[in-house]
Amino acid sequence: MAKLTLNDIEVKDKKVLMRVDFNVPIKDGEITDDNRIVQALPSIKHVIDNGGLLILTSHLGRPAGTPDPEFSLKPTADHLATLIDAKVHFAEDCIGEKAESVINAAAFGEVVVLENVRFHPEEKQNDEEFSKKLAAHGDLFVNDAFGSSHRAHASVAGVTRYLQPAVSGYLLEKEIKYLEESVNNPERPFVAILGGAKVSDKIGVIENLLSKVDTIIVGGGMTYTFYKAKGLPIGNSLVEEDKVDLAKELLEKAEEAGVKFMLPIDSVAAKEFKNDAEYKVVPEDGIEDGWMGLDIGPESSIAFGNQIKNAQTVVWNGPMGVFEMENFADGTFAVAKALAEATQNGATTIIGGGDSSSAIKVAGLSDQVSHVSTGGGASLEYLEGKELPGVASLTDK
Ligand SMILES: Nc1ncnc2c1ncn2[C@@H]1O[C@H](COP(=O)(O)OP(=O)(O)O)[C@@H](O)[C@H]1O
Ligand SMILES: O=C(OP(=O)(O)O)[C@H](O)COP(=O)(O)O
Repeated sequence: MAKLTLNDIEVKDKKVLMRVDFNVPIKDGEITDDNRIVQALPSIKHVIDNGGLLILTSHLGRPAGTPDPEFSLKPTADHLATLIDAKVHFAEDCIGEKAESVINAAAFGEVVVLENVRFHPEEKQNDEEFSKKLAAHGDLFVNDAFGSSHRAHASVAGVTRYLQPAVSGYLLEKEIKYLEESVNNPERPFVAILGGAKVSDKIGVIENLLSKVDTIIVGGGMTYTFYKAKGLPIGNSLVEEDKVDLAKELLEKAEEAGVKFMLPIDSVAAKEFKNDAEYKVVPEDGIEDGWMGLDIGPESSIAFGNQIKNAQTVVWNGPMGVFEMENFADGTFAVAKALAEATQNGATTIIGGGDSSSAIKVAGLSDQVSHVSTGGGASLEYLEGKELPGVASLTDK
């Protein structure tokens, strides 16, 4: 990454404003998955251990641009205090007197967590005045919020107009390194696996990856729009009628590009969209009226698994079925296992956030793949070939 990083700057006696992605799931005031906080610890520790005063900003959820206790970052500050050996202060606002008084009372080597930036509508508007107020807190800026780096918001991008140097944190650097190397310089064979509900979310990714990968594997709800494009029966399966022509085009483009495009050769079809619905395994031309495909079938799991195990670079985004329901989770877990095996065989395996990272976690295989991204939307946009505003706005090396 041709951008300055934390290693290029001195933080001693500096007020370091760092954007993190502490947008973690919270239930009844308890954090149910602290992975994003844990992943930011290397950057956090670097600053405090080297004598900087660390000021953290983040969003949490999607509040309506006004203070809302449901979306307070206070639980993340309390949790951070249990993970590091330094005092953690919390400011009830991210700008103004409430923020300044807490920052002024904090010492070098300590941390201040500022309240949710999205309590101000100016955050999402990338407002100049708001960006200036955030920037005024620090002597330099660090972006370690990979999961938010596709957002051209004030605390991610706007702030860099008024606070330089603006450098990347270790998490952001690691995320970009994995994605960059896999997309631009992959060891081959390079296999991309795409699943999830909608073709429309993944079109850009498929188009961009067609010129880079050897094999594209498609599963999940997206499958049936492609089935329809091929004239296969889909019953009541999920379908995006307005994307059928595009699916046809993508299949043609893959053929022209010499990319192997694999769709499931069988499905687990059910009568209803619920776990205890009647279900059966059917071949690709076997989804009858009144039935819907909710998972890839066992033959597909084997075929996809064989491709994945023989790959040297694998990128996976989106589950192969409705993995939240036990009866339709096998395909997703089979793919997760195949990624773990590929990793053992020396492949670089990357999971692009969102539901696929929950699936690999449930499968207990998170530490058996090369990299589980902390950003779903951000990694998808990177894979689409888009520039991430949170990266583009950092100071060039
Ligand atoms: N065959 C299917 N029919 C309906 N929904 C599906 C099917 N396969 C997967 N899904 C659903 O897709 C959702 C995930 O889609 P998406 O948000 O696009 O993935 P991701 O978050 O990994 O990008 C999951 O909730 C899953 O239940
Ligand atoms: O959770 C996030 O994105 P993700 O669910 O796509 O991984 C990020 O914190 C960004 O949140 P946003 O999509 O509300 O801007």
